[in-house]
Amino acid sequence: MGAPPEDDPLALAIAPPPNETAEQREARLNAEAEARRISEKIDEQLRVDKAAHRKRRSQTVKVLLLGQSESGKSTTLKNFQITYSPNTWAEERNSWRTVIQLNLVRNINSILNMLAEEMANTATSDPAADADADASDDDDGDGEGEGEPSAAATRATSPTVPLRFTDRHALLKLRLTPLRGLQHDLEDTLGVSGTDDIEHPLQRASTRSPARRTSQEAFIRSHTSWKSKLRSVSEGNLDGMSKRYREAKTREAMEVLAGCKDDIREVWEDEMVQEMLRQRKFVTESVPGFFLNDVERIAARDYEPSDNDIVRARLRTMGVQEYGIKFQIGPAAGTEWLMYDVGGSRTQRAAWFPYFDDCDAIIFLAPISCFDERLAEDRKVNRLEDSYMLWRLVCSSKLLQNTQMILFLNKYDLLDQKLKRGVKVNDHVRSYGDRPNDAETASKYFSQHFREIMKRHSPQPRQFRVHTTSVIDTKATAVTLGIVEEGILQAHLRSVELI
Ligand SMILES: Nc1nc2c(ncn2[C@@H]2O[C@H](COP(=O)(O)OP(=O)(O)OP(=O)(O)O)[C@@H](O)[C@H]2O)c(=O)[nH]1
Ligand SMILES: [Mg+2]
Repeated sequence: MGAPPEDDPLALAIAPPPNETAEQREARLNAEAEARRISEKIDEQLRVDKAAHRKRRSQTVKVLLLGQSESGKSTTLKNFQITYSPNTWAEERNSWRTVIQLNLVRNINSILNMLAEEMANTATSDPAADADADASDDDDGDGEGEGEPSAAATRATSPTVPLRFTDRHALLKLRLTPLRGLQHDLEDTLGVSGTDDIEHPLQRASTRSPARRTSQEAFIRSHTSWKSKLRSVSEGNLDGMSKRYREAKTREAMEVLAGCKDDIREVWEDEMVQEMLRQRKFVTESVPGFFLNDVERIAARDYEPSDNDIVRARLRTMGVQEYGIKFQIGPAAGTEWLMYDVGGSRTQRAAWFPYFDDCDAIIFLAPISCFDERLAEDRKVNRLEDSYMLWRLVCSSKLLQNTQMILFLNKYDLLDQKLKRGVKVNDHVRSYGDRPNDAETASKYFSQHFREIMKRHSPQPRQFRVHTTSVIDTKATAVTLGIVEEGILQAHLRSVELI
C-alpha cells in the first residue's frame, strides 16, 4: 500500500504514523485485528437478530381492530376465531354462556327498573291531575312540559294510551327480585365490573333514576381472566372448596334463571310493558346484547350457546387486549395472527397509539346505522361524525402510512331496519339531500365520504378497501374475512421483504 493521497482526510486520519517503530506497528496491527473481530461479531449478531426477527415477523401477522365503542370490533374478532380457529373456538364456546345469561338478566332488570319508576309515578300522582293528563292525550295541543323530561311528561306528550299497571305487575316485579342478586353473582363469576360510568343502552330509554346504576354496562379488562376463571371450574384447577363453591354458584344461577323464566317472559310480553317501552322509544334490535326474545331457550337448564348467540353477546372492552389466533384453515393456515382488540370509548383511545408501530393491517369498524345517534360518553357528539373523525386520525398518521387500512361499514342490517322504520337520513345528515332513503344508497353515500377523507388525509396515496358488513351474520362475514385475509397476507409478506 502506497502513501495516502494528501488531499484525502479520511485516508490521512487512519494512516499509520510516518515514523512508526516495529513494536508500535505490531501493536497497531493487533489492535486493528481485534477491532475487526469485534465488528464482525457484532455484524454476525445483527444478522442473526434480523433473521430471527424476520422469521418471527413472517410467522406473525399483526392486525389492529379500531373504531368507536359498540362499532363491532370484538364481534369481528369472534368471527375471525369462528372462521379460522374452529377447534379452539369450540373449546371456548361454553364460556360465553355466563356472559349471555348476564346480558339477559341485565335486560330484564333494566325493564323492571323502568316499571318501578312508572309505577311509582302512577302511585304518587294526584288522581285529578292524572285525569287532566289523560284528557290532554286527546288534545291536539303540543303538551310539551318544561325542564327535565319525566316519565309522566313523556307519557303526556305521546299520542298514546295512558299506562295503567295492575297488582299483577307489582307481583311479577316482586317475584323477579332474585334477579338483582343473580346479576351481581354473574358479574362476580365473570370478574367483570358493572360500575362503569356509561349507561346501558336499554337505560337510555329510561328517565333519571337512582336505580340506574344497577343496569350499567358490564366491562372486561382482560379477556383471559374471565375465561380462565370459568375454565378453571370445568378443568378442576381450583382447590376442592373453591371448585365446589363455583360449581354451586353456576348451578344456582341456572336454577334461579330457570325458575324465573315464565315470569320474565310474562313481563316481556305484557302489553302495558310493551306500551311503556314504545313510549320511551325503545327499539329492541338496536340494543347490544338483547336476548329477551330468546328467554325460553337461554333460561333453560340445558342451554348451550350457539355462535349466533355469542356474536350477539355484549361485553365492553377496556384497554387493549391481545389475542393470538393460530390459523387452522385457509391460505394463512399455520401462521399465528396477533389481533389487538381495543376499547373504543373516548377515554380508551389514548391506549391505541403504542400499537400502531409494526402492524400489518388495521380493520376499522364504522357503524353506519348510527347516523342519528349520539356517543354514550358525550351526548353532544353524533356517532357518525365521531367515526369520520377517528378515520381521519388513523388515515393521517405517518406511523401508519404503510399499514393496510380496511374499512368495515358495519351494522348494515340495523341501517336497513332503521330506514325501513321511516327514519330519514337527511333529517340528520343535511348533505344527503334528496337521495333515496334506502340502505344501499345511504351506505354508498357514507362510503364515499370515508373515501374522500382517506384521499385527502393520507400522507401518501393508498388503496381504499371497504366492505359493507353486518358482523353478527357469521356466514356472510366469513366470506368478507376470506377477502380480507388474502389482502392482509400479501401486505404482510411485502412488509417482511422490506425488513
Ligand atoms: N345487529 C347488529 N349488531 C351488531 C353488529 N355488529 C356488532 N353488533 C352488536 O353490537 C354490540 C357491540 O359490539 P362489540 O363488538 O362489543 O363492540 P366493540 O366495538 O367491541 O365495543 P367496545 O368494546 O365498547 O369498544 C354487540 O352486542 C354486537 O352483537 C351488526 O353488524 N349488526
Ligand atoms: Mg369490544
